Amino acid sequence: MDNNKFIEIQNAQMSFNTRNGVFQALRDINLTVARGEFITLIGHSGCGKSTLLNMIAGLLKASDGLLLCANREIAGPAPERAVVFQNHSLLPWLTCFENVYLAVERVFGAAEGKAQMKERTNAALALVGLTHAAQKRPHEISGGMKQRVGIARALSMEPKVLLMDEPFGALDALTRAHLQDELLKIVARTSSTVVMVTHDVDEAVLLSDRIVMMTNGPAATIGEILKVELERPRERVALAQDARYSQYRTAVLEFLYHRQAHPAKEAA
Ligand SMILES: Nc1ncnc2c1ncn2[C@@H]1O[C@H](COP(=O)(O)OP(=O)(O)OP(=O)(O)O)[C@@H](O)[C@H]1O
Repeated sequence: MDNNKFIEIQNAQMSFNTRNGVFQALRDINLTVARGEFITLIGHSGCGKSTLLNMIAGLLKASDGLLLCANREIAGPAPERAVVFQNHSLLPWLTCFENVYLAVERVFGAAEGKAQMKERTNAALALVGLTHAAQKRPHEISGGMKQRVGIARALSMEPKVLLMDEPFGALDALTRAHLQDELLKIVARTSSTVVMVTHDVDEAVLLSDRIVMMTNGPAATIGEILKVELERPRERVALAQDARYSQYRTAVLEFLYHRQAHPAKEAA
């Protein structure tokens, strides 16, 4: 298998049937993601970032084109492509441990015993620093902690790809920064391949190997891809003073606010 073409998207299109006829959300999407690469998708609201992520997740089927993961066509959702949503989607009546265990059982239940699966669950919770909260239920923990359980659950499945849809979108700035730093460490440790949707330019520059910038919808497509060649590990305070960091940031802002000025703003 070609590690440079771990995920391949070839000429993908996405149209939805709506009451007012066919709505083309995405057109001509071509993208390859290398194994171990961290990709962010950025673009104005409604341009189709979640749609594209859901296509990679297998939750939506492309109207046309081909999507492959590790050389196999993406035909539906699978644990090899774990998704972390913005609203963490934990089951409220289960503890943090049980929420993660459920995912572990789904993937490894046929092959492994309970002790081994418990070990996997504990390891995933430890990875996100939540060992102490294992027996708590979602309503007893903070938003940031819930999001970490969501990440632990996704990682516990040992996915080939981690798909994240604005995972930190609902968090306050400090918690968000903290989780970004943790995610950077986890991804370094696990060599995960990540595709993440974000609205946040700083988040995109801090985390990404490449930033995929999308044009406005309808019929949105990839406008430009920015390669972020900042060495890892990355440290946010040092980067804040790094001229290259500002250049990357400016390049994304330039794309979003000059080249793809939001349609609502143009109309105003
Ligand atoms: N099931 C659907 N049926 C009809 N239209 C849809 C459907 N899902 C998404 N769309 C439309 O496709 C476009 C892209 O939506 P999507 O949610 O992917 O955008 P996004 O870039 O993730 O937006 P945001 O940043 O606001 O979350 C939007 O115009 C949306 O209204």
